[in-house]
Amino acid sequence: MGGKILKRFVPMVAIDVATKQEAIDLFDKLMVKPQPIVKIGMELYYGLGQVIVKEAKKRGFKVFLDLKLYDIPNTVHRAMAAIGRLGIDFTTIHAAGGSEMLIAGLAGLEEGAKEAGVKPAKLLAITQLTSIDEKILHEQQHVDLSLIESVQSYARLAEKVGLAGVVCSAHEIKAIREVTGDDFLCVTPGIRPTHAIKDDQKRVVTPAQARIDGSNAIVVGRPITQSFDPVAAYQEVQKAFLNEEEEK
Ligand SMILES: O=c1ccn([C@@H]2O[C@H](COP(=O)(O)O)[C@@H](O)[C@H]2O)c(=O)[nH]1
Repeated sequence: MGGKILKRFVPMVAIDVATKQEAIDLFDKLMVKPQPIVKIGMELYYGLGQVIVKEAKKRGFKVFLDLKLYDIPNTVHRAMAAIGRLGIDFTTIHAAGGSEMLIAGLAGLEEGAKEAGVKPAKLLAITQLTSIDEKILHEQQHVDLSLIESVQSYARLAEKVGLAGVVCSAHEIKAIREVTGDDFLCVTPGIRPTHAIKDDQKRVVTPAQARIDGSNAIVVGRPITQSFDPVAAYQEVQKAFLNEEEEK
């Protein structure tokens, strides 16, 4: 990192629930300081649409709209323009769609934001999902690269076409930083406190380790949202990620 101070965001909490009421209950509970960034994913957005983004923004949350776009460039361009108009803060696209799709997505996002008079969201490329390990990756027989090489290659591509960063596991940050600039963001899901179960995640890291590894932002869902005390769970994760005093 050449001595540059790493930009760190507050933890991003994945609000992966089925109903508006469940989402709003979590938003209301999570209105603490520092206020997390809320991540709205496919389940909530496909189910409820823009209303849920508005509910989050109304409560002062920064919004990460994680829809992981992957389609032909024209479709991605038009969909990203619609996302850009929402005035959200972060959104995602699959790096596997290639440079033309990534460029179209970025242009659409910026055009949509301009049209709505809002700041464009930071566009992050999905590299390899944190639910994937070497075994699953190589079920795709045409993939010769190791998982880490593949993530590194997607990160290089994402930076080259002007994206703000990538979504990866904290395990890959060092390899990514070898091929990208200091300001390129590594946003890391697959976060599990030591006492939490992995669920379907394969490449998991604790919040404290993600800080040590140089993550710019961690994404945490079930360990917070399914906890009997989501606020305490969030605060524990937040302290371990942002503070020097960390969980062991
Ligand atoms: O590689 C990826 C990309 C996105 N995600 C998303 O993050 C959260 C993680 O939720 P947990 O409950 O903490 O497992 C979820 O919304 C995923 O869609 C990811 O896990 N990995």
